[in-house]
Amino acid sequence: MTASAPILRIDGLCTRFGELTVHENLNMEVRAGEIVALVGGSGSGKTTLLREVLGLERPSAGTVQVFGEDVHRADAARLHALRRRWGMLFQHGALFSAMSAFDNVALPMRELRHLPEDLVRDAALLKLSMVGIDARAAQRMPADLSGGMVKRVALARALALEPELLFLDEPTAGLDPALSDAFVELIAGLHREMHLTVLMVTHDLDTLLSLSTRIAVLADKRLVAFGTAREVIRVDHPFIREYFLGARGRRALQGLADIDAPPAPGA
Ligand SMILES: Nc1ncnc2c1ncn2[C@@H]1O[C@H](COP(=O)(O)OP(=O)(O)OP(=O)(O)O)[C@@H](O)[C@H]1O
Repeated sequence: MTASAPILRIDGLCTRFGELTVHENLNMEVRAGEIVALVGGSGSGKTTLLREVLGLERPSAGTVQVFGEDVHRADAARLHALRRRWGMLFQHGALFSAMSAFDNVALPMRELRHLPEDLVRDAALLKLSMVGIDARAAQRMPADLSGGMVKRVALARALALEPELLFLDEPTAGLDPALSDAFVELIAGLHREMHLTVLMVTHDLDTLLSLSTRIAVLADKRLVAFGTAREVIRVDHPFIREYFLGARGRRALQGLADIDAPPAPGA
């Protein structure tokens, strides 16, 4: 793979569930170091796309390449090798409830890296400290942690194997505004420090605008816009008008000084 090759490349992707077509000839590329936010209406196929990228679901047609490897044609050993290079923060069911925070983070290291236990301990505590969880809190069970702490432990677990690529599904869902801002800051800091490439699904406008380097808008079964916030809001599409240029969108966009939103529809 050359240095300029995309980290993630989707070509001609089609997804059908019986009569329902979710994606039709969808194309997308994510380059190294980007934070790409995938947005779209409810049921537009964001989660399904993420599952196809992760190899958890097979598209009806088209290809998904991650690090130059075709996810759906890779054999078990190659898929295993790929999975060591990415981390995933799921929206729900983030932690195993019967394990302490520490053991949740240590699990992928024990399963996929087979490291000596003292190294696992140091590495897991380091990842936890990066997300602001100290050694004492690390011994707690998930039920004894706040919602924000659970998210941070889940993020530490996603980072356990030092991934080059991080997938986030609704990273700030369920967090109050202050915790959500703190979590966005945390991800931005980790992105800088670890040179991560990030693909996230989010509904949250503030998260999207403050974190992403490019925004992919999924509508009409394909990406109707893919670019910076400034580029995306200039695309004339009903979903974009409603999402970015409604009252909430305009408030969020005001936070970004360098963006001049086009006039509101009917203004
Ligand atoms: N395994 C499946 N079998 C049949 N239909 C499915 C399956 N998975 C998803 N769908 C349908 O595909 C469409 C896209 O679903 P998906 O969950 O990917 O949307 P989404 O954009 O993530 O939505 P939301 O924002 O509401 O989570 C929906 O109509 C959903 O009902």
